[in-house]
Formats: sequence, structure tokens, C-alpha cells
Amino acid sequence: MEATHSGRYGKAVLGNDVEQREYLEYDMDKLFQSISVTRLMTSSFRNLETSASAGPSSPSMRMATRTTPQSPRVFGSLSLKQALRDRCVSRASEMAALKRLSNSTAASPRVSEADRIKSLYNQVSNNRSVDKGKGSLVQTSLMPVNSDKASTSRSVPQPPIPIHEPSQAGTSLGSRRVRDQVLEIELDENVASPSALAFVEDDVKEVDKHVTSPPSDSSKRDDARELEKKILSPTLDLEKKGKLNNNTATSGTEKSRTVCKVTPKKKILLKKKLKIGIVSVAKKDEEADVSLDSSATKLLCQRCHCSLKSTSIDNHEICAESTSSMSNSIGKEAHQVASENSSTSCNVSQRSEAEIVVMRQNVSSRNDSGNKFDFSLSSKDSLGGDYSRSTSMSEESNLTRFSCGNKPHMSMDVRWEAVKHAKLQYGSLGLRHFNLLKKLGCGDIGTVYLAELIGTNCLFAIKVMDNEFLARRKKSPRAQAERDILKMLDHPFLPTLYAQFTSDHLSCLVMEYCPGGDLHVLRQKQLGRCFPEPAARFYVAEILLALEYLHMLGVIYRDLKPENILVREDGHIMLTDFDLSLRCAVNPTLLRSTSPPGNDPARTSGPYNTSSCIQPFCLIEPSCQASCFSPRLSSNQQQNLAPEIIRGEGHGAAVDWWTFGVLLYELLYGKTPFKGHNNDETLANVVLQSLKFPDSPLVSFQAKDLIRGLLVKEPENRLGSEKGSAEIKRHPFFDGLNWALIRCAIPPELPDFYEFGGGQEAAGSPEGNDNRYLKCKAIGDHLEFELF
Ligand SMILES: Nc1ncnc2c1ncn2[C@@H]1O[C@H](COP(=O)(O)OP(=O)(O)OP(=O)(O)O)[C@@H](O)[C@H]1O
Repeated sequence: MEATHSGRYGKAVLGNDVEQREYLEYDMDKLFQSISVTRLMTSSFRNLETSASAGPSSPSMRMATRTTPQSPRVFGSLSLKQALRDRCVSRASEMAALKRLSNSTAASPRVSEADRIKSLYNQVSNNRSVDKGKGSLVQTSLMPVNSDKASTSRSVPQPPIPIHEPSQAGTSLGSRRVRDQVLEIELDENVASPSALAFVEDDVKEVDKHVTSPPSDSSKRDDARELEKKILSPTLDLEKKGKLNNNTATSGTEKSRTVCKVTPKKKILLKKKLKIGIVSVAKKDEEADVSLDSSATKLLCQRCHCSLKSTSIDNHEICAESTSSMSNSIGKEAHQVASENSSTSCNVSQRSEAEIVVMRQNVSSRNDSGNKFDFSLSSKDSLGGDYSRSTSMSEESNLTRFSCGNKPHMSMDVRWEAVKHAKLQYGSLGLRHFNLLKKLGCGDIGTVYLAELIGTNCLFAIKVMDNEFLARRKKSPRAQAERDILKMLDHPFLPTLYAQFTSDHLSCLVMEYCPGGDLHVLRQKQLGRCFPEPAARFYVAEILLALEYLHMLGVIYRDLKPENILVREDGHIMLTDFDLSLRCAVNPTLLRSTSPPGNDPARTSGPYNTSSCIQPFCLIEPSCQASCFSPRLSSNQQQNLAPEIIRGEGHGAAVDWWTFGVLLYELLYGKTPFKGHNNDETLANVVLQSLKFPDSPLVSFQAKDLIRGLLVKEPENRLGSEKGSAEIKRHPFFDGLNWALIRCAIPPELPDFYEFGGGQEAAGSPEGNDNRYLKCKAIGDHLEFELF
């Protein structure tokens, strides 16, 4: 019988306090009943029992006491009963202690205790973030997770663990214990929400996973060293926690069964979310500082663990709230958005939008003039596939992040393998490793060739730029900007940079080749020289996702036109040409929409009043423009300039929404909306002329309404200026479009592809081009290369 009780109790240790008590009471009842059937209690025993039962205060416990008369001859059983009761009291007080700790935000003397824990924890986590950028374990404790106490406590019960002040010598171990304590507290403070619950359960399982093997003595002795390792790995942190659990929980076998159910996906989710927690922790810790820049907190990039920055006051508030309140919905949203935005290569489904969540990104220009500006972006509902979604981040972190060369959405690409293999084989890549097959086109800063990597069947587009020419024409910064941006990109509708190298003063960018030509050419081939509305809708939808991604990276594209939209072999698009783009630093901010459903400004055209959550619209000081745009722009580029650029007022991301409107107009009507007889007239029209739609071809009201919303002359009233792409995506023109799966949608039919590798301009033989050279010649402001 004792063995049975012991077994039950063993389970109860793993349950929450309520269940534990129930188990115990049940067990005690059973025990006492079995004893009492034959025995009478002596008065002395009654007295003894009465005094022994004075501790439990719950009605059920008192009832158990009254209904379990004991015999002096079963003293052993009575001792058991006594022990059980003592244990109940002990467990109850443990639970109470935990509860006290968990009520960290209550204005009571207990606050100091919880605060002390948090402060210790923050100290640890901050150290980790700074040191290695990977310590993210107990950041979960500050996430607004589920309040399902039963599920959480049942799975991760932990008796109070001694909390040690970190000391010079023993910081590691002490800190670890503190973190574990905080984790448990947080699990008791969870907020109900299905997603949060899923996360907590995942967390629990992940912790449980490591309970199976008891820690050896040597592992305990190596705590400090192991903690160092954990700083590098959140997963290891969890392992360590599991081991700690194991110190107190003994039913590891049972737990190990749970572990098997943990899918890799869930673990990934867990890790992502753990990292998100860093924001909360750090923000909470930074308390008083309300300066955007000074409150900057280093975060971790999900993909390569480089640092990200989050600097918004709003985030600070959100995180503080989410820390302190069980039912804080903002915190949940912050968590949700953060986890979505930081997810890498995640499987995408069209999820229901939490409409109240948007991401505003304050953008600080890093252009030469050093001017600053802000703009508003949305990132909540932007997915075009399983490409990486980057949260906004600083320029520095962008560079760090992408220097990893990690491009998840291209991971299955054979061209990556080919290039990687060639690099291994040759040491480094050069022009000599490519067969230049054909000149694809000539741009302002270089010439693009179709090329085959020798020995492979892989085709690439190589942009060749002459460094001396660029320097002479002061175009080097443009080339550099393009190179930097290309390095950052990993998106299905943006070019992939496979390699870059310099050969004989020629800078070369090896990119993905698009055999489908550009939308300008494609449009010419359409009946009536304009696209049918469904085709136009498809193309602009993909462009919208590309722009959204660029904006999230802090890139304002600024050169949207059909010529820069290339068509891939599969009919999907690729936005190219980044030498006029502007890079900025972006900071994410979580906003709450105040618009009631059905009253969404994106649903109607015309001026869009900004809501209270909107910062002043992004503006670059006019002085920036000289450095942003060279005075020499083609007439095509001038036609696409937004009014604020022409007026010299400075500009921000909204210029891309203007050009987006021009693009849609052009695809549907086959001409640009403000075209004049010459460039000057066109520029004047852009600023002054009101928008008109031709009678033919017939275009839907929704399409015209969207164009009207986009071609608003004042950028602050333009569609997209408030919440970025999210506003545009919600426009009725896109109704029914599955944004998440657009990459899988069937593209509009294409005329025959270009013939490559044999056309007029094809050059060289398939054997290689070892004996051939590129000769450059300047034609006006352009540079032409010739193969000979
Ligand atoms: N990846 C590619 N695949 C196929 N063709 C390409 C690719 N990249 C560029 N091209 C072709 O090469 C031409 C030149 O491209 P590039 O980006 O250098 O200049 P641009 O867009 O014409 O001019 P600028 O950079 O001065 O605005 C383009 O018009 C396009 O037709």
C-alpha cells in the first residue's frame, strides 16, 4: 500500500498544486478508510490526530480528518498519514511561495523578491546577449503566454529552487537557477490563448525531453562550463533546465515518452519564440530610457544570430506590459508579430490577420547627408512564400546578418551548389569561369550578360561594371548600394546574388537569370499593348510583396517601372536594379489599429487620415536628393518620380507607393498617367495635373480606386503611407487573392521565352572563354563591354 501511495505521490509531484492536493486527499482517504474499518480511536490518539491535522486548512482536509478514525494499533499508518499531511502542508507552502514570487507586479512587499529575481535574470540575459548573442533561454518567462495553469504546472512543477546572488565566482550556476525559477513563475502566470498555450506546451515538452537522464556528478561540477555553452545555444539552455528538473522530479521515464511527440517543427517554434523574448526582457530592464536610440537593445537575428536592434518606445511599453500582466493582449500581439517577423523560412499559411497589429518602422536614412526620416510600414500580413521574413533591423545588423550567406528560400537551388562547388574547385570565382553567352542589356552603371558557369548547366546573369569608369563618373556609390542590397536579399520575387568578384578592375555580380524578359517588353506583346486586369493584378501583387520585404529591410526602392520587373522562367516576377535604392535603418514598433472592422481606411480611396499611432510622415531633407538621385535620369525614370521628389520636399517609402500606382496604371492602360510632350511637361504634370483615366480599355472600379489611392500627390495622404503594404493589400482590388500562396499561383501566360545562348549577341564557345576579353567603351554616360 505504501508503495502505491508513493507512486501516486510521485505523480503528484509532477502535477499542479490543486491536483496534488486532490491526489493526496484521495490517497489519505483511501488509507484512512482501510484502517478505520476495524479500529477505534483512543482519546489520546484523537488528541494527537487533532493536533496533527491542525495544519491543513482546506475543507477537504478537515473532512478527511473527521472521517478517518484511527486505531493506536496502526501507528505505522498513522505515521504515514502524518507524513502525508506534513507533506501537504509543505507542498502548500511551496506553492504559496511560488505564487508570491509570481505576483511580481503587485504592489506589495513581495514585489521586491520577484524584482530581485528578475533583475538577476536580466543581468544574466543581458550579459549573454552582449557576449554571444545567443543566450535566450528564459526570455520565455516574459512572454505573454498561456494561463492554463493546469497544463503548465502539471508538466513543469518545480519546488522552489534556491536563488543565488550571482557572484564573481559562481555567477553561472546561480544565474541558471535564477532563470529556471523565473521560468516556472512565468508558467504560472500564463495568459489564455491557443497559440500561447501551444507554445507553453512545447516549452514544457522541450524541457521534459531532457529529464530522462539524470545529471551525473561530473555534470554538476561542470555547471559553470556548461552555462558558457548554453550562452551559445538556447537549446542547450533547455537541456540544462531539464536536468535541473530532474534533480527534483523522478519520473523521468514517463516524461521521456512525451518527448517523442515533440516534432522538430515545434522545437523550431520554441526556439524562435524564446528569442523573441529577448526583446521583452531587455526592454523591461531598460526602464526609464525613452529615447529611441538610447533604448536600443541588441537582439538576435533568427537566421545567423547576428544582432538586431529594437529601439522603439512602444515596444518598451508593450514588453513591460506583457511582463506585468497576465491578460495583456498587446503583449500577445507583440509576441505574435515578433515571432512571425523573426521567423525564418517558415511554412506559410494564410492566417487570419490580427488586424490590430501592424508594424511601424521608423526609418533613419543613412545617406551621405546624414539626414533622418521616418516612415510607416506594415509587416503583419506579408508573406509571399516561405521566404525569410526579417524584422526591421539596423544597417549594421543587416550587413552582419546577410554576411552569413544564409538564404533559406534558395536552399534547394542547384545553382547554389554549382557555385559553391566551383568556389571549392577554383579557390575563388572569376570571369574566366563563365562562358559569356549573350549580352542581356546595358544599364547606367554596367552591362548584363547571360553566362554559363563552365562545367555546369547553370545559367546566370552577370552584371559587369568597370570600377575606374564608375569612379570617374562618380557612380561608385550607386554600384556599392546595389551590391549591398543584393547581398541582403532572400525573397522569391527579388534577385539572388550567387557570387560577386572583381576581375581586372571589373566588378561582377553573379545573379539569377530571368529568361522571360521584362514587363515593359512583355506589355508590348500584349493585345492592345496592355495587360488584362487579372495579369496586371498578379504582377503588381508580387511586386507589392517584394516592396514590402524591401521596406522591412530598410530599402526604399525608388525605381519601380516595368523595365525593372523581369519575368522568370516560371512566369513569376523578379524586381531588379537597385542602384537607385536608398538604404535606411529601420526599427520595429508594434501598433494598435484604432479602426473598427469595416471602417478600414484601406477600403476606400482618397485622403487617408493618420491615426494617433502614426509618427510624422517620412521625409528626407531636400539636401539629400543630390546624393540620392544623380541629375541624369532617363525620361522613363523621370516619369516615375513621385511629386514630393520633383517638388524637392524630401521623400520616404511612400515614393514606392506612388510608383506602384503608376506601374499599375501603365500595365492596365499601356501608358503612364502624367505623360507630357517632353520631360519638363511630364514633371509638371506629375506635380500639378489631376489623375484621369482613359475610357478604354475598360478597367474595374476597384483597380481605378486603388490607383487613385496610390496617386495622391501628398505623400502623407497616400495609400500605404500609414501602415505600409498592409493597407494596399487590403484594398478590394486584391480581394480573394491568397497572398501567402501567390508564389504557387499560376502566372499569366507568357509568349515564347527569349532564346538564349545562340542569339545574335551570343559570344564564345561552350569550351570556355579563356582567350576572350571584355573590352569596355563608354558610350555617352553608359559603358559598353565587348567580347573579343
Ligand atoms: N537577372 C537578369 N536576367 C535577365 N536579364 C537581366 C537581368 N538583370 C538585368 N537584365 C537585363 O539587363 C538590362 C540591364 O540591366 P541593369 O540592371 O544593369 O540596368 P538598367 O535597369 O537597364 O539600368 P539602370 O541600372 O541604369 O537603371 C536590363 O534592362 C535587363 O533587361
